Amino acid sequence: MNGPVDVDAVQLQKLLIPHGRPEELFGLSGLGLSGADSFGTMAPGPWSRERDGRFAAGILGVLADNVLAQAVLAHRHPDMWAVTTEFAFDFFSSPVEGQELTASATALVVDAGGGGSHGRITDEGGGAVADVTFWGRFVEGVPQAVVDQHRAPSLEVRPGSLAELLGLERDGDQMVFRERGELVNPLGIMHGGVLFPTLERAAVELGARPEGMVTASMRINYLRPASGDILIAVRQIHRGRTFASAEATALRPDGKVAAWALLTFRSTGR
Ligand SMILES: CC(C)(COP(=O)(O)OP(=O)(O)OC[C@H]1O[C@@H](n2cnc3c(N)ncnc32)[C@H](O)[C@@H]1OP(=O)(O)O)[C@@H](O)C(=O)NCCC(=O)NCCSC(=O)Cc1ccccc1
Repeated sequence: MNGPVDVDAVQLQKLLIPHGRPEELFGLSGLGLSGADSFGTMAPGPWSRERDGRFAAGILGVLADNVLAQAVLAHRHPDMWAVTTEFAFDFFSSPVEGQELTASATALVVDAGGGGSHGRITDEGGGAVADVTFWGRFVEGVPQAVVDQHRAPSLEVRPGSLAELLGLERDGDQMVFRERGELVNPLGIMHGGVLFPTLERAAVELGARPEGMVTASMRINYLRPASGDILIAVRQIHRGRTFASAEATALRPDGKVAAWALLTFRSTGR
């Protein structure tokens, strides 16, 4: 299939991304398909807030990754699966504490190699929290974890804070994300939706977001599968009075780049 998706012309693949440890940890539920559109919800907890109580925008990564990937996966060849290659997030508002968030997505383009989808995350009142564009690449073979639809057990104890959830450590002027075997996707590589907030967090922890600014947008490219301890380096590109930009690079233990992100911060004041 080339170009815009003609839903009537395709046989939709209904196998869902299984509810693994990342989904459980990030409070996801209700992943599903309605025709070719996908949806899912997230119940943010205290672990989704920064030290000052503000919502940590990057925490939406697992929700968006699953829902937007699912929209593309509905159009896959039955013998193929997909990995995320790019994500573009625009953040509009900070959700109210205790409110459930809903993501919904539609595939826009699918071809033999992969596809792109667009989605929106809304709060309980229907207000836009973020818009997201996703690109994924089809890969050979459906992972056994998908076929089995194995569900990760419910967590007995939820992380009490964002720091506990992500477990980032500072190492000089970089951050380290220590390997946790549980944070993988069905292919057994680090879940792209987990790497996403770690890069945002690293940029914030290393001071790239000026005081008084919010994370306005984030674009990420997943260049190689990530595994092992990941080193995150951050470079400030611009630091203005109302607007700032930074890039964050995730390096694997072999020194190769696993993911690269561009972040924009903006002031909400005058
Ligand atoms: C495969 C491709 C997308 C294509 O890259 P291209 O540039 O066109 O191709 P190229 O061949 O030039 O390879 C470039 C480099 O990549 C390496 N490599 C390639 N294939 C493999 C392989 N099979 N295994 C190992 N390595 C492989 C290859 O050796 C080379 O490295 P080198 O330069 O020799 O050191 C690559 O960018 C990639 O794996 N990105 C990371 C994607 C990712 O991890 N996304 C996040 C997880 S998805 C998720 O969680 C969301 C989700 C949840 C549930 C459900 C669905 C979604």
